[in-house]
Amino acid sequence: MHADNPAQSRKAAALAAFEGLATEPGVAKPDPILVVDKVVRRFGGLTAVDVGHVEIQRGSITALIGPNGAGKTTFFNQLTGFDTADAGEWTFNGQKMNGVPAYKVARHGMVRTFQLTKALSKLTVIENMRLGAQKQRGENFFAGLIPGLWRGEEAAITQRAEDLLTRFKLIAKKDDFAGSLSGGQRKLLEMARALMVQPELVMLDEPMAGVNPALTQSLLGHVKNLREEGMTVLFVEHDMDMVRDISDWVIVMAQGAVIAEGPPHSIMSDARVIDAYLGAHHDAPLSAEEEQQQLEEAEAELAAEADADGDSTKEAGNERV
Ligand SMILES: Nc1ncnc2c1ncn2[C@@H]1O[C@H](COP(=O)(O)OP(=O)(O)OP(=O)(O)O)[C@@H](O)[C@H]1O
Repeated sequence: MHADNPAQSRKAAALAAFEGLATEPGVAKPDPILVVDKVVRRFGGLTAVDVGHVEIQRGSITALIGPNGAGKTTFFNQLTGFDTADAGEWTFNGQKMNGVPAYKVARHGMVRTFQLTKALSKLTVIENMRLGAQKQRGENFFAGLIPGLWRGEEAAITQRAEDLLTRFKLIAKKDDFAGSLSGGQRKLLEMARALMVQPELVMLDEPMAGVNPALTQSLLGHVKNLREEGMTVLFVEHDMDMVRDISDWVIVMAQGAVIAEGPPHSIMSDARVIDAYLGAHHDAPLSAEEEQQQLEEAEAELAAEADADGDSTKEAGNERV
């Protein structure tokens, strides 16, 4: 261990905390920042989330994985107050958080990234950052854009926003429309915006989705930095390379429930995990024709997305001229 290097010792401390833990769903952690009990969310007849017990270790990077439709995003939404659970309770730093609205959850230090919506794409990068602070404080979303309302805090908020944009290498883009950013830069902005409230627990929803390989390492580095600065990270991700690379612990969901937990190197070979993914993704091997057809469909989707991106950038630009 490198006691003189906080980054090394934080990673080592996170790994040490998991050493010897049973790889069973709901296993108790030595120092949990978040403790979840019996959370249920139903949509009509569908039970999207039914999590018995789960604990998130403080100071660690924990991945939440599972096949499509497993309930990962719905679970995130319950915990952060963006949606209301039908049952269950959870504590953050020992404080009850169920029933607490999203902005108050963020004020307690538990914040999630949310995707750059169409409306936010039409604001500049720095305006998005200011909203990160304003919205989290529970104020009127767009009131944050009226300079007179910020008063004394304006300078501090702007300074923090600019410091974060510098750190995330977005400062040169601060007056650009968020909609003009590349996929990777959007992810950086989402992360930077979440940090406006100086959180203790950062919850990232698919941080690598749509990211160009050129920005992959930079994004991974930023996520690792959050732990190095003493934050706890919980992230949902489909990219297994990222999960292997940066997580200290992995929690697996399937059909709304936590079905396995464990260190990244062993979880991928866990029979329960293989079953969950096989059941969801690979019922039968694809024929050569099916593979070709999937490839063509994917290419068509990419082309359509590229066209739509071009249109929305133009749209955003027109509106401001
Ligand atoms: N608002 C909603 N109304 C009805 N059903 C919903 C709603 N939100 C989610 N669901 C359903 O709940 C289940 C869990 O969805 P969720 O998006 O949480 O899964 P996920 O694990 O995040 O999937 P993915 O990895 O594809 O994003 C799915 O069957 C989904 O169709």
